[in-house]
Amino acid sequence: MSNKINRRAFLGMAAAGTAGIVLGDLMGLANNGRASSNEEVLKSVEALGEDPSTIIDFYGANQTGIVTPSQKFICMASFDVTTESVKDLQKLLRDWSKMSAEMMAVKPWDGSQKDTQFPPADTGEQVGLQPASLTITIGFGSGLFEKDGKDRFGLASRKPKSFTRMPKFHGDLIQEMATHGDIVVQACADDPMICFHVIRNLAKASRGSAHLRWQQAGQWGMKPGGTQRNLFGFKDGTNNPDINNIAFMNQNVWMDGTGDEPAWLKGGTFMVVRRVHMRIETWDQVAYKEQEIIIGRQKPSGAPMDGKLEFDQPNFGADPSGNVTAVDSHVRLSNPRTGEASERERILRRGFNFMNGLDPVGRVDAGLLFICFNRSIEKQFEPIQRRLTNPKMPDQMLAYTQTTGGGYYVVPPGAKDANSYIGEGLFN
Ligand SMILES: C=CC1=C(C)c2cc3[nH]c(cc4nc(cc5[nH]c(cc1n2)c(C)c5CCC(=O)O)C(CCC(=O)O)=C4C)c(C)c3C=C
Ligand SMILES: [Fe+2]
Repeated sequence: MSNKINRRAFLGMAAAGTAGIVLGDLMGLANNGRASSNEEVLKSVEALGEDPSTIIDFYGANQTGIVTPSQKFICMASFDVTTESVKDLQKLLRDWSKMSAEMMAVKPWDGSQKDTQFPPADTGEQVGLQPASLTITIGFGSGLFEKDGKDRFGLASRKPKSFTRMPKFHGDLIQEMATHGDIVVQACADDPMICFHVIRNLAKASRGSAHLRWQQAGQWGMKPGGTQRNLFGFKDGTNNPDINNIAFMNQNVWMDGTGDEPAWLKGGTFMVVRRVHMRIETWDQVAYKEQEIIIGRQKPSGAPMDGKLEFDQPNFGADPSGNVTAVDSHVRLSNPRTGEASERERILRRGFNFMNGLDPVGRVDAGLLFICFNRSIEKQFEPIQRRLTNPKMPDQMLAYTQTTGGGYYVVPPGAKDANSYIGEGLFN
């Protein structure tokens, strides 16, 4: 990807004698003892399967963390804006954009500060760590445009027409304080400390203008390649659209700012977050065969029920009664494969497993932080979600899951350079 600089590219640039700002930062990494030798870096790259020195550029037409290959860790947080001043809101977004660009570039810093009469400028837990492909994605909830019928910041006319708060779907047990929020921040990296550091520092900088409403960390295993597994033990992401298929991303993910799409959202998208609790104690008592029927895929390979290999495509048309793949299995309901109609609906999933310890009555509090990006929530996510939660024939998996939080967010385009910021188009 063009906004990605990794060690191999860095070594190439160094050989060619081209020292840009990112290159300077990478040399800083080496100077600060983060990478004592190339061999050491390459060894850790091999162990993790990822290059820990990878820096992703914050600036560009689209925000990062959407079509970026998924990192291993996430920390997601949602904020309520507490200020009533539009100037404060603009300052917050400007400050957060500048900080995000700097955190993603991991400006070399040794943790020292000249004026010790003030709290540390940066909390410091990232000192000595690698950039780990950090991406930061910022989105807005509908409450930023209008809350309780009030046009708080004069932005109501900027709200995309169909954009609402996430409704309650059949089976949801929504915890208000784990749902919605005016601004969401998604920090993803191959190091969990790097993700937490982002949210902590943005929260610190938001004092007086916004406060944290909810926060959720998540992760995948350290598998070097291939499809990851969710906490039901199934491969998750197999039939995701290809992020390198630009034409498809332009059709299903990115807005072009025409028609019903406001011009300020050209290069933006919508993000849906569902914090889905998984009843894993109950699931773990379900027979192996039954688990495959519920999901509609084979457990070891991830292949469809009528296929052999993971990426074989199922043929539901040849199985109208669902003898091979149950008609109420998760995959058959989420994509009934009705040709062009289901192609137009396809969403880009980018979720993570989460493990929060035990709930107050001793059950494992774990699940999937389901995240998806789509150009239209109304025409893509919602029809899929409604099929999965249709009370007349719900997804069989619904008996083992319960959504407790999340939200709908609109993700503005990227900031083009250091003079612009995320969400700037809202105020023009
Ligand atoms: C409304 C959207 C979806 C929610 C919510 C959701 C939750 C959820 N999914 C799994 C596990 C799997 N999902 C798989 C495929 C899949 N899921 C959705 C949508 C939602 N899932 C879609 C659109 C698809 C792709 C269907 C297709 O095109 O074939 C799979 C199969 C492998 C894969 O393709 O990823 C699994 C497994 C869990 C555990 C979960 C909530 C806890
Ligand atoms: Fe799914």
